[in-house]
Amino acid sequence: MSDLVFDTVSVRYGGRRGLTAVDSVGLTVPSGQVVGLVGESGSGKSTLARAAVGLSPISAGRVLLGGVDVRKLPRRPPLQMVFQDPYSSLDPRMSIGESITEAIPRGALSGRAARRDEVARLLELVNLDPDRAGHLPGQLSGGQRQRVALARALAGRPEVLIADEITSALDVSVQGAVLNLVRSVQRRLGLSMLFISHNLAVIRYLSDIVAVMYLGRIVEVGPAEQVLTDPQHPYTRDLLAAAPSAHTSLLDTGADAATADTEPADPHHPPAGCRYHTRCPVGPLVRADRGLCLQADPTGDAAHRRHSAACHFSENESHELAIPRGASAP
Ligand SMILES: Nc1ncnc2c1ncn2[C@@H]1O[C@H](COP(=O)(O)OP(=O)(O)OP(=O)(O)O)[C@@H](O)[C@H]1O
Repeated sequence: MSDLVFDTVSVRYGGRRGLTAVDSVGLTVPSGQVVGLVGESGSGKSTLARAAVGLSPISAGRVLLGGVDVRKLPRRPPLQMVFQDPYSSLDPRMSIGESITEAIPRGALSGRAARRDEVARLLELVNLDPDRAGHLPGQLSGGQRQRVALARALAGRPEVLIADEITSALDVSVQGAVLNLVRSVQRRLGLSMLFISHNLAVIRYLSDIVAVMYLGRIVEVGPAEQVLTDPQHPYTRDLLAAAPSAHTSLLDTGADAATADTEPADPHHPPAGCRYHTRCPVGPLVRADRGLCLQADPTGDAAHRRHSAACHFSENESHELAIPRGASAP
């Protein structure tokens, strides 16, 4: 098992008038751990995840698994991704057994009986009755389909699982069961996982490490409890403040990664200096130094520290001025 490392990865869409959806991101998913990636819609979470599996174009940097560039790995790389929508991720004309069989690497098992046993093992792993192998996706509920999508991903015997909003399209009543399943499978198989969600309660439930993304950058990263109970970046604080139920509820309501009363910045024209300065409540409190926020990019090497925030005034940055606790704009 090996670490998954995003090494200053950038992804650019479109030509001259395009946008940089992921901008020089450094992030490590340590072997066997869950990194929860949170941030509002459009911050680049999916784009970053998709870069790891070759679904979004890496324009600079590298994604490494065990030190090897994932683009140089064999055809079926040991990274597998599960997507948000279990309705479109399965072929409606194929039985779920056929769908899972198709995902078993060629040459891994010879003979029909061995493949059928493997399908049964995978279905049991995701708590589905192996007798369901002959069913079509249309005969299953959304939660069951997402279990099949997970079984398909596990058929590749991955080291790393990437989960992109895997419960947000599901009925609230089954979200908890799917999350429990993912967590127990991750632990049982010792998988590394990059788990994307806009729901802070879900992130808290699953993650060992939390990374917060804003406008294509990781602005804060660290051990989950530290980031969620002692956030250093004003954006993380704003997210947590806007989601008071994040501590209590796993339900997909009220805990979304969106901050109150502010317009997201335009990713086509990211602000100079600190990208959060247009929305940041801290800048006005430290007016004398605000020029720094407007001019200097605090991202630097923040992502490489244990708990770090890309803010000129956070305690884990090298600057001396700390943000007053609970500070907000006057
Ligand atoms: N294929 C694409 N072509 C052009 N722009 C894209 C493409 N995919 C995403 N984008 C843009 O890149 C930015 C990041 O999008 P991305 O989907 O990665 O964000 P996200 O944080 O995952 O958001 P969401 O939670 O809504 O999925 C957005 O501005 C989006 O409009």
